[in-house]
Amino acid sequence: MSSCRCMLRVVPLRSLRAAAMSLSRFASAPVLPYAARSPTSSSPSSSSSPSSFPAAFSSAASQASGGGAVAAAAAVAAEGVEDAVGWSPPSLGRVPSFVRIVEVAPRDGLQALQTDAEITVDTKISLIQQLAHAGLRSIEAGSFVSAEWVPLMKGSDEVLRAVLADPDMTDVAFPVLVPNTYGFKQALEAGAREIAVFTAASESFCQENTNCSIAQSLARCEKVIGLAQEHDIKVRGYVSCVLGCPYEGEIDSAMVAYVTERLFQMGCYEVSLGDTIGVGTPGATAALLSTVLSAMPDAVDKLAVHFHDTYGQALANITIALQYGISVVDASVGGLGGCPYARGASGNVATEDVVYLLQGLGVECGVDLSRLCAIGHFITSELGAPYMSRVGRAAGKRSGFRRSRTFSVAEGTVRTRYLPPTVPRKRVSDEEEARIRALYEDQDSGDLEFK
Ligand SMILES: CC(C)(COP(=O)([O-])OP(=O)([O-])OC[C@H]1O[C@@H](n2cnc3c(N)ncnc32)[C@H](O)[C@@H]1OP(=O)([O-])[O-])[C@@H](O)C(=O)NCCC(=O)NCCSC(=O)C[C@@](C)(O)CC(=O)[O-]
Repeated sequence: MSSCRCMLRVVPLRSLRAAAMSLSRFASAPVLPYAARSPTSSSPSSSSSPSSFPAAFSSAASQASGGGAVAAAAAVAAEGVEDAVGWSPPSLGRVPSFVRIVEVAPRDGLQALQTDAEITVDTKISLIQQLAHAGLRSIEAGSFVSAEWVPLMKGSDEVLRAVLADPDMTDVAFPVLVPNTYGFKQALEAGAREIAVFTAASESFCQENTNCSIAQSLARCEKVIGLAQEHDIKVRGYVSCVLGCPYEGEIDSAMVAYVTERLFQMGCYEVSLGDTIGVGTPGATAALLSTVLSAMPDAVDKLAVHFHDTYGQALANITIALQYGISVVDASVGGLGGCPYARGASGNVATEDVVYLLQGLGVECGVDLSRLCAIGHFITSELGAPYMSRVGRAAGKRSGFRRSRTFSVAEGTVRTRYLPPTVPRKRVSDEEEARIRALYEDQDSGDLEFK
C-alpha cells in the first residue's frame, strides 16, 4: 500500500486556466442576485416603512446614479424612518459613485504564501491576465525587493515584462513595489511605468520590514521618487501599520498623518493606508481618517485604503472609508495575502467581497464579480491555499463548483481544491475506484474523486 500514490485528480495548470477562462457563462448567469439588490430595487410591498416611503424613495433614486442613487434614496428613506421612530438614522456620508480597486494578489497575495505548491512565473502571469480580463485596471504585478528577504517575489522582472508586452492589457496599470534605488533600477530595466514605495507609521515594523528607521525609509523613498520622476514613472505610496503594529501595538494617528503627508510632498500621486495586521475596527478607522483628513483636507481623492482581514473587520472598515469619500480600495482575489514581517496577520480583504459590497451600495467598480469568483477558485486551488472569499464560496456553490479532495498515500497528505463544473468528475473504472476506496476505508472518502 505504501507504494501506491493515488491522486484523485491531477489537473494541469493549462486546463484549470482554460476552465477558469471559460466560466464567462457565469458572468451572465444570475449567480449573485443579492449583490445587485440595492435599496433602489426594494419592493414597495415588502417594505414595512411608512406608506409614503416607497414612492419618495424611488423618485430620489431615479434622480441620481451609482453610489449617489443609494445615498439619495437612503436619505429620503431616513426621513420616513425619523418621522416614524423619532430619531435620525446615520447617513451614508460621501460614498463615491465609482471606486477603483487596486488588485494586490500577485504581490501582497503571494509574497508570504505558505504552500507546498510551486508559484511559477507562468502562474503569476496567468493570474494577472485573468484579473485584467475580469475588469481590474490596477494590478500590482510584483516587487523588486531582496530575494533574500522575500523569496516568493523572485521573477517579478519576468512577470512585469510579460504583462507589459501583452497587447490585451495596454490599459492596465501594473505598479511594482520598490524599496530602494537598487530595486528601482531593476524595475526600470523591466520597463516599469508605475512603482509603489513603502514605509510605515511604526519604527519597529519599519526596522523589521526594511532594516531601517522611518526617517531612513522616507529618505530612501525620496531618492526613489526623484529617480522615478526623471523617468516619468508614476509613484504610489504605502504606509503600513496605520491601525496597529505587531511589535508596538497601538499606533498614533498623528504619525500616520505625518508619514502620509511626507509621501505626498515627495510626489506620490496616491497613498495607501495599510492595516497590515488587520486589527482595525470601524471606530478606529473613522478616528484615523478624521485625523488624516483634518491634516490634509484635500487628500481625500488621493488616499487609498488597504485592509487585512485578520479580525473580520475589513468590509466594515472599508464601508467607513467609503463614507469618508475614499474612492480607492486595495484588495486581493481569494483573500490571499500577508506580510512576511507581520506575524499573525491574515490575508487581505477578498476582492470578491469588496465588489459585492460595492454593488450593494450601488457603487460602480468595473469588475465582473462572477469572473472574479472563478479566478478566486482557480488560484487558491492551484496554489493549495484556503479560499477566503465568502462571496466566492457562496457563488461557487451556486455555479456548481465542487470541493475535491486529493489523497496521497505516499505523502500522507490531503489537498482540498474547488473545481469548476467544466472539469469532469470521474475518469477511472468502477473496479479501480472500488479498489482505491478500499485503501481509504478508514477515512471519510465520501467525496473522493478519481483520475
Ligand atoms: C529593503 C531591503 C532590500 C534592505 O535590505 P538590507 O539587507 O538592509 O539591504 P542592503 O542595502 O544592506 O544590501 C544587502 C544586500 O541586498 C542587496 N539588495 C539591496 N536592495 C535590494 C533590492 N531591492 N533587490 C535585490 N537585492 C537588494 C544588496 O545589493 C546587497 O547585496 P550583497 O552586496 O550582499 O550581494 C530589504 O529589507 C527588503 O527587501 N525588504 C523588503 C521586505 C518586503 O518586501 N516586505 C513586504 C512588503 S511590505 C508590505 O507587504 C506591506 C504593504 C505594502 O502590503 C502594505 C501593508 O499591508 O501594510
